[in-house]
Amino acid sequence: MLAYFHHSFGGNDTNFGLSFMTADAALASGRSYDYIIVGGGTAGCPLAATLSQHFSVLVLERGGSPYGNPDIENRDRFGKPLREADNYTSIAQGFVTEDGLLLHRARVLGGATAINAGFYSRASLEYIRNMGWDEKLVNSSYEWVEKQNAFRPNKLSGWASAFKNALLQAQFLPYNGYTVDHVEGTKISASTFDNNGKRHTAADLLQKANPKNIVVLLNATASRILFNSTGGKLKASGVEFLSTVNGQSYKVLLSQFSGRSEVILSAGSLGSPQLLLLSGIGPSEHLKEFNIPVLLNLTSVGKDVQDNPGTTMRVESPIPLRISSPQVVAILNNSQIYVFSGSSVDQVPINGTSNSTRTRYSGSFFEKVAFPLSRGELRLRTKDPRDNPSVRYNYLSHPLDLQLCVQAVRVMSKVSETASIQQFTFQNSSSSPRGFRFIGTAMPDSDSDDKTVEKFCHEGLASHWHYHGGCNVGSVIDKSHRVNGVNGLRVVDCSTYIDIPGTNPQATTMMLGRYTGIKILQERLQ
Ligand SMILES: Cc1cc2nc3c(=O)[nH]c(=O)nc-3n(C[C@H](O)[C@H](O)[C@H](O)COP(=O)(O)OP(=O)(O)OC[C@H]3O[C@@H](n4cnc5c(N)ncnc54)[C@H](O)[C@@H]3O)c2cc1C
Repeated sequence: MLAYFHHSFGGNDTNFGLSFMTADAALASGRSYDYIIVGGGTAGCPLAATLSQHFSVLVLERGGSPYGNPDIENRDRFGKPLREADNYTSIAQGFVTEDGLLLHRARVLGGATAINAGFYSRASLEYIRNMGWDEKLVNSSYEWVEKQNAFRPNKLSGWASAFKNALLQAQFLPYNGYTVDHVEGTKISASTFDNNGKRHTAADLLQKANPKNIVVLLNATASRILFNSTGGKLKASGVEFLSTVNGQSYKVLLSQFSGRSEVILSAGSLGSPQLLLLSGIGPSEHLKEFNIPVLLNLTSVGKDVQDNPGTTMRVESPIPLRISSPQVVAILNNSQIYVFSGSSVDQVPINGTSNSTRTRYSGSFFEKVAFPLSRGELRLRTKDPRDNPSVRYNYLSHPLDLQLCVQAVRVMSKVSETASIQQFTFQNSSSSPRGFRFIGTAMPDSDSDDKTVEKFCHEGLASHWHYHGGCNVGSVIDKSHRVNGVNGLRVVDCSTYIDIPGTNPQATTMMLGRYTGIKILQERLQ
């Protein structure tokens, strides 16, 4: 049932063409909606834009707008928001896993696409088939995203070009040239940075929304899903949220007209399971620890979270390099290992004093174990929705993950020994193993024994921020992304993945937002 409404928040310069974006909670909360989407991130924005074509949509986003902020929009500032993360207000929110690794999550419209490295690559056909997704709709959904947000690099950076040549010299073949498809071998992929270095976030997909049918409320942190019970089954009826503009709490309700309105969680792999737990859906013993009334004992919420382990080789370059995001990837060992590259420029103190600095150019490779078997758990730490939950990923605890990490490090060693990468060594440098000036832990040689490489995997453990799970398909949600045992509630984001799609998740996560939106429209309009 269509429920059009008209509003105007003023089409001024501050909302960058998104006339429906506001931070005025009072304005947004006095209405009911066909869909309330929690989280205006990678999945939430395309989902909202799609549903708004026929239904009224409210997006609750805890962060602010990405527009007009050079730290977000400019590729050369990549990493700055991560360094400036604080607890409650910054664009990125840091969290330390129980394993001891510092990671980040987004707190801004556009979600992680506003702070990530921009690498854009689709999922494999095998992945799409395993998920039981409609291949034709998957393709058209990718295309919908790519028209707006994916750019073919017109030139590789100096380091990316050397990395690509090194992969070919080391026989990581075939060379597939430029493609967004997931293909074994070496390829150049797309980026969400355009060729002027400007970032395009998932928020740009909101330009395709029906402005008469959508409200995007910023600085609104959902604290609880509201429910009523019909025929003994829970049904989502709205959302309670906290406006971080004025510190007040508000409620927004679903339209009761058709009985088919829904709350959809797209708050990410930390945010969505956290919100289910805060709302009383999760393992009862855990909820009782926090005196949260148990509405549904869904034991799998927060279980089987994962993050892909990896390591990095980072070296100082004797040749000036520019800051570059990943452009090239090697997809190896039947898609079990991926290797990327990136380069950066920073100022470092001379002789340990901060008074004088020098410019340091560095290049890096990083490997990723694609399908780790180690799994962990997400639990509440506090009842404050602004706080991070606690997460443990148990990196490398499964022996096969460690074996794959060893293989991946050996790939990086092989690449580092090619003529193409040897040009980045320093001559006559006694402190530099094999002529490289390593930044961080020195990577082992390709002839190092397994124990040495295993030690490097543990000591040099790094994340690509591809953490996922917590609302896994099959246990927390069904294949249509509906939460098991609840009516009118779905989850659509990285918390639903059992494995990360493709080399990196953002392409498929934006696609999934569009795809699920179309599926919901098809169900309701038929
Ligand atoms: C630093 C970094 C680099 C990365 N590099 C790449 C890369 O190069 N390529 C790639 O493909 N992937 C990359 N990734 C991973 C990828 O960006 C993420 O996996 C993916 O974008 C997550 O999508 P999502 O929709 O699950 O969550 P998000 O995009 O994080 O969206 C969740 C949204 O929900 C909001 N939210 C959370 N809780 C609440 C609440 N209670 N109320 C209201 N709003 C809430 C958040 O503010 C956020 O906007 C990177 C990630 C990071 C952090």
